[in-house]
Amino acid sequence: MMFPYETVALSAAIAGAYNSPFDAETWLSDCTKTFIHVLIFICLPFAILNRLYFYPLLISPLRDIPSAPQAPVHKRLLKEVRGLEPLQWLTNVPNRGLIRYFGLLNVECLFVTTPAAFKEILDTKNYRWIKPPKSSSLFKLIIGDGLITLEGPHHKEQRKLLQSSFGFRQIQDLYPTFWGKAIELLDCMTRGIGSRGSGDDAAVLDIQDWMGRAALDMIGLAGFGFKFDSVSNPEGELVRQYRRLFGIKPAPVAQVLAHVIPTSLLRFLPIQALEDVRVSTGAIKAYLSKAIQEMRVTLAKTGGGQKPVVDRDVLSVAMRDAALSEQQLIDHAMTFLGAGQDTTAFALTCAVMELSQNPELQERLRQEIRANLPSPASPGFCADYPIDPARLPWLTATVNETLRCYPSVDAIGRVSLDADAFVAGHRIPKGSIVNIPVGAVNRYGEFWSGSSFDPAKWCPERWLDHDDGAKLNPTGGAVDPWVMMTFSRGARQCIGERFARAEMAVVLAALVGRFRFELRGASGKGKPMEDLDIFYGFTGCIAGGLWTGVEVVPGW
Ligand code: HEM
Repeated sequence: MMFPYETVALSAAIAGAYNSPFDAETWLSDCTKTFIHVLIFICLPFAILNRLYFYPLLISPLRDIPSAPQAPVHKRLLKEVRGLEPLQWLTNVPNRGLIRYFGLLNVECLFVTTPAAFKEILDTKNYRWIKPPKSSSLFKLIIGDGLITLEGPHHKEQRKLLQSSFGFRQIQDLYPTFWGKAIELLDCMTRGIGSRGSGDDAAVLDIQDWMGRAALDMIGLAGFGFKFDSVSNPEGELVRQYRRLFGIKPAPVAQVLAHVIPTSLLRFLPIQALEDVRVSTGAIKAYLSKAIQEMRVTLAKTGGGQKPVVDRDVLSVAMRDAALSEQQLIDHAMTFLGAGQDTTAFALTCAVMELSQNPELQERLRQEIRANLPSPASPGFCADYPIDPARLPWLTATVNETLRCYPSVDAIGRVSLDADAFVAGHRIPKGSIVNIPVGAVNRYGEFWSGSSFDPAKWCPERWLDHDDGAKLNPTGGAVDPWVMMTFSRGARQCIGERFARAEMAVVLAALVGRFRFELRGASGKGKPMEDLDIFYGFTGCIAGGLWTGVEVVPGW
């Protein structure tokens, strides 16, 4: 094992920095100070040179793996590789299943590039590959010990307890909740549009904001029976706390600090963003604790075993079938919030973004929706109405294609627990980060060659067998199911996939059935679309929002 120069130097630097303002009342002896200075001046420069040059060029056992053509280190040191950048590498770097690259702070990482290797990591040896400990511990700070952060037997046990609550039947039971919220969304947006007309006179709304609010309300209600009511009241106390917590976009310096300082120390640093996390997490958990106690009382009244008509949410269903402690329930609810809100909101936003640039396709979809679904405003509308993909192929194709082209999670990262792990025939040292570049895999030509449509472009038609949309194509042209990686695969595949797809189908049907969308340039300021900036934090997000012209299309 290498001497931990970086950790020693960093700890010394922090200790030194803390020490200096207190010179008058020295809390470290002069001898210790000298030792710290020696560490700083010897270890730090060596650690930097080692990280940037010696290790990657001369020492790393991964140096014979084909490397990505990246910019010089000073230009990319503070940048993580995200989004579609790896698509170029997948296409242009000849490789046998692995591409080496350098991420934030020049950390050496690998991209895995074949479906067989994805399976090896996520399926065959699933529990021997864990999530990168650093990102996991940061997640834990916010969402606690839910499915996202648990590993090994703990994960296996909790996954088993929750799995059936996300089953086909249970998600069908959630349609009334989804439709109820979609109807409220239509009403609020229609009020927001007011008497504005069409074309240049149309109202311009930030769709990303509306989708964020709708997804928050839906995950609250359908996930754990909790009312955020952010569609009708975006300024509510709980909504503010939520936005403060999950809306934190750390500055680059904070990202670097979060990377190098152990998370156990991080929580004690006097940084405003961390203080916000502490306050908001505490407030949301206190609300959740109260709500969970109420759920327990309701459940006791309805006799546990029976299925009450209300409380169809995922957590209530799980509580009926499994003994979960209050802490576990809170952690699961926090995890659903963290994993199920921004992800679905981003996918919905991207669907509207594409539709608002494709007026013909939007019109075709509207016709399909209106022909197959009664207007939610009509007296005969039944909120129990599930979306049948076979009857709404264009809608299903639009959802599929948006999920393919705009995966909310752009990379799936793992670290091996074993010293002798092999991927694509190459030995991977313990602790090395391997990533599956979801965004690139989902668009890579060789993986989608079963369709004549350009895989780099958003094209719902690839999911339809006939031009008239008569029949759904189940693969979309993918040569292997393991190249559509939006929800990951294997034992840790997204447990909420059915939930997210149902929610997306209902919200899109309601929106496109009622409104016409027309894009107004990046950030709604008439800037060219090329300037539209999709960036990735925990999930994807459009910088500045998605501003589109929105008008009511009469007749539904
Ligand atoms: C478009 C929407 C969504 C996308 C693209 C998405 C994507 C993903 C991905 C890629 C993973 C695997 C991460 C990894 O293993 O590193 C995951 C895991 C997970 N997702 Fe989702 N997700 C979405 C919606 C949801 C929803 C709505 C929920 C909850 C209701 C949810 C709950 C979870 C949970 C609990 C896990 C951890 C599963 C486990 O490790 O066993 N997700 N999601």
